[in-house]
Amino acid sequence: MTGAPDDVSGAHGSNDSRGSSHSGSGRRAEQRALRRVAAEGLPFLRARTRVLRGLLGWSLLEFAQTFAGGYAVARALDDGFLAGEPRTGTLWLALAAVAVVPAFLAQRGVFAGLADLVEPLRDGLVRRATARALTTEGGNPTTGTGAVSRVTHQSEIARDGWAGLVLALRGFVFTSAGALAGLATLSPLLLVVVLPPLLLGTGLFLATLIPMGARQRDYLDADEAFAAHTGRTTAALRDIAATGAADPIAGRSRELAEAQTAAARSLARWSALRIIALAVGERLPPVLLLAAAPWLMDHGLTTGGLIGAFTYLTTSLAPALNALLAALGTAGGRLLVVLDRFTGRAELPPDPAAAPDGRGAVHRTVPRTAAVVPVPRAELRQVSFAYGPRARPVLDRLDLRLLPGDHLAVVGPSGSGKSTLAAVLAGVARPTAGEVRWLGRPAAGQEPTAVRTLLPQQPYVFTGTLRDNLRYLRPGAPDGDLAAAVTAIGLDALAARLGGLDAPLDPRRLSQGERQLVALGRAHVATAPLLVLDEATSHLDPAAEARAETALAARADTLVVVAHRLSSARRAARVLVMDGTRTEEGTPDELLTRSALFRELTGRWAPPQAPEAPPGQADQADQAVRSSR
Ligand SMILES: Nc1ncnc2c1ncn2[C@@H]1O[C@H](COP(=O)(O)OP(=O)(O)OP(=O)(O)O)[C@@H](O)[C@H]1O
Repeated sequence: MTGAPDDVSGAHGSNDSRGSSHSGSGRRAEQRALRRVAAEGLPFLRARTRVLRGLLGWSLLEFAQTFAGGYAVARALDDGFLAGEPRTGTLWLALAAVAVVPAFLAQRGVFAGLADLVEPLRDGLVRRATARALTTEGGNPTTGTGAVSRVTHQSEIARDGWAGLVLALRGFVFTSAGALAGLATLSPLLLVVVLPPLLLGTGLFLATLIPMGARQRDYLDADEAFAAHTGRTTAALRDIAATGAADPIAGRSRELAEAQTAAARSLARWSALRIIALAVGERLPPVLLLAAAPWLMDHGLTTGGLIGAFTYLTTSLAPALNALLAALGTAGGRLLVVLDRFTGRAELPPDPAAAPDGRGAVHRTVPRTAAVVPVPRAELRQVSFAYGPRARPVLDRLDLRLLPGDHLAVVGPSGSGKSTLAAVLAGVARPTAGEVRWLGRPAAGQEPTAVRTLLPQQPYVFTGTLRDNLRYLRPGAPDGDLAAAVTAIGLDALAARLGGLDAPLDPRRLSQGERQLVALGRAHVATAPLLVLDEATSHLDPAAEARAETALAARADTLVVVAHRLSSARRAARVLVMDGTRTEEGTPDELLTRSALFRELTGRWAPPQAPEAPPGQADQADQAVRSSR
């Protein structure tokens, strides 16, 4: 299988837009995140019981003030103004006013205690994330500091979200406790009227939290995928027109736009449910109180008690509930996402905003330490693939994990499915069953070109300049990176022959090997974390191939090579041998002992080593090797 041009294959890759299964996995992800954050959060709180006790003490003053507010109003009416005793009424109201003073002091105490609860969280997150960023991005101080500043920013979000949540939760618990105690004191029957809608509204709201968090994730993913696709398409309009790829690209754009619309609609539906929950919890109790007033008064509730109950509902319970639900809905959601990143993932995903040209933290990760569990760059989970409903499967329940720093060679006889595997891994072909994941998330819905570069055997080289061609996957690439690619890949001779980077380049005047070199140079300039070479060096001589592969292995974060020669497999740390739908994986040495097919391929490959040839002559050398297969 040969591939379409990189960008085109990425653009019309058959990643499906989000459907219900994606939402389901979003919900599960949200539940997992919640469990993970709870598992780490509880020990944090347990270690701070003294601070929590302090907050509790201050909060009791707020309880007292809330209680006094409604109760004093009731007494002021019943024992004072309605009983013809205005002095008594005034005294009760004065008492309610005085109760505000300790509550004011309590606020000061709460804020002081809050700092002891919030700052250690932030410090801990920064420490953890900084250590992690420096460990996983060792050897690259630039991206290391980028990651550090990124996590510092996210830890600030966590701190603010956590502080908002503690304040709102604490306020709600003590205010509602004060109000409910007051209502019970005025008449226990008031609880019969007020509690059901209050509990129903709160429960309904809590039930929306996880699904709504999942929808928010879906929406953000869809939004990012669409924005990334639009950015890349806009930058490549000329080439899209030149290659006649407008239709598939427009189709992909439509698909992404529809996915975004569907995600927005789903989010809006859940928001509507949330508004209903708020209305039930906040607005229904006073309405029910009014409706039940005659019955309550028949059962002994006084006029003052009724007004006092209204005071509780409107000045205490409703604002506290509103503040809690607002904090849970906004700060809580953000906090969960950020804490999930800190607790659940070894690395934050590459941040396209880390540099204007999209050069995120995607360089090769040098050492992996035992303490860090890196996020797989790509993963196949039980993936099957067939070219048609009745066709024989090419891949059958294949599992494969590619971690940062991995270099995997894929070998096998012709027709064994190597190119199919490359296409599925790169998101160009959709699996018939199973799941492809990139950077720890389902590949479906992610923008393929942001995650991987796929170089097919027949490269796409267009009329223009060498500079244009090298910058094709990263339009803003600085000259220094182009020069580094030219030297590393071995494009110097071609650049000199053409007359420099800005001299006109006519693809028809390049040999197959030279076209492959240009594409390899382009892959060196690109910064997607996963690089897949599908016989992309087949027209190079062994020396040129070794040079290009070594350069790309050092440059790419994770490299997969559909191997053309034994030397490619020998250079890789791991080899996947494909034999029909059967596969074997291991180091080259392990496979020499374990796999008969690998030994056979090795024997077939080994004898003829073509003489080294400059790129211009690479095709002849290549043919010598190919004819031997
Ligand atoms: N577009 C297609 N439609 C139908 N069948 C296909 C298609 N592309 C490949 N196949 C079949 O799928 C199987 C695997 O093909 P694939 O190209 O992945 O193998 P390969 O190992 O890369 O082969 P080679 O080394 O010759 O490139 C083969 O039987 C092939 O005939």
